Amino acid sequence: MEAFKQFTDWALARGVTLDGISTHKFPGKGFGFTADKTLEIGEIVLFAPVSILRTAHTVPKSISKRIGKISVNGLLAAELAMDTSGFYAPWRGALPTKQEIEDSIPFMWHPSLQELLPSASLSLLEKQKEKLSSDWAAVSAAFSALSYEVYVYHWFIVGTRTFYYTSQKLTNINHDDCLALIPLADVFNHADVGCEVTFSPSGYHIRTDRRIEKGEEICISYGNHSNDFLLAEYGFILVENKWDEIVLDEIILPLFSEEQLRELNEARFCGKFALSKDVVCYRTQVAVRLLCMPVKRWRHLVANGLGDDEDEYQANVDRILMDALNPLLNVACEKIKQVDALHCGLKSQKEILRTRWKQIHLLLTTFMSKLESNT
Ligand SMILES: C[S@@+](CC[C@H](N)C(=O)[O-])C[C@H]1O[C@@H](n2cnc3c(N)ncnc32)[C@H](O)[C@@H]1O
Repeated sequence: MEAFKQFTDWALARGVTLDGISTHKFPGKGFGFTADKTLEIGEIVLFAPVSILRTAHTVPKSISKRIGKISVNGLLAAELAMDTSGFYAPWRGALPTKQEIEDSIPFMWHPSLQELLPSASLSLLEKQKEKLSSDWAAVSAAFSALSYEVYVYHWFIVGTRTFYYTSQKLTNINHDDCLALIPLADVFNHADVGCEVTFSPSGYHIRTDRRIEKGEEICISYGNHSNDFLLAEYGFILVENKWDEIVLDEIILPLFSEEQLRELNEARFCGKFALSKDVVCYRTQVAVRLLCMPVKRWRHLVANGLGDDEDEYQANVDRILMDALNPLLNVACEKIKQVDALHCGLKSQKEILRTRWKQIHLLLTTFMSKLESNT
């Protein structure tokens, strides 16, 4: 707690302002903010001046020039990992520990646990591996004394704490590289709906999006992310998540012939199929119709769009979905059994996996009972 007080004082002395909120430790979440008084909608609770940001431009040239081509996440991690300046010491002292990162981030989990991740988290994990290994190749070639473990820890510290940032200096930069670290603002935890975060030439303002009672946790939203995404990228899942969905590609794509897959590809309807709360996405509704209607009519449908009303094919589509989703229910039950049978990994890691598969099972049964009641 002392480290957090020092960190907060350090940030306030550098122009960050807090109004009506203070840091607090939450079980299972690390630090976050709570409201010290009742806050009305639209109140600015935190301001962070541009001068406190860490971006690709604030990394000393002695580091960035030596490393060369690297992701911004990778560059910020390299600077943080090698920073001994003392300037950022109070911030570093309040960051989650290496152990906390290793326990929560699936990248660090035992491979037997990783194998039991839902497919959407697994594919994000594969992308992380590629990105990290390319960043590490660039950093280790330039700074051979830096250890891999230290770098990986800082890579995930950066990955779990950056904000979207763009400036006039940043041209030709891809969306994933528009990143800034904002000490103290990075203490906000995530909720599916949270405070509004805006950037202006003076800095970042964080404003309440609703009335918040004294003592309530006050969150921002890291984006409209599903629980599979939050798990892979941030190491947690939400109990209530209005953006939650499961990816259906692995069960929908095998339903099509080679020729139909080509047709889907040409129409840009091949993949990114999802089930959220109790509906399948528009892409799924359209794609599955290719299995029920003549190709010419399907092309017409793609060009003109599917109306809001159910069409003559809906019952067929529902039946196909029902048959395709059924085996996933067994997969979810099987995964829970496999998690329970594991003799490795932490209790908290197994609990998060078990809960996620239960959520997936519930999403499926809710949707399937809706389909059944339609027939
Ligand atoms: C930007 S940091 C937020 C501050 C962090 N809690 C700390 O102690 O420094 C993001 C990390 O906080 C944790 N976190 C954020 N929102 C959470 C939530 N709703 N539930 C559980 N953990 C959460 C996760 O470990 C995530 O990777």
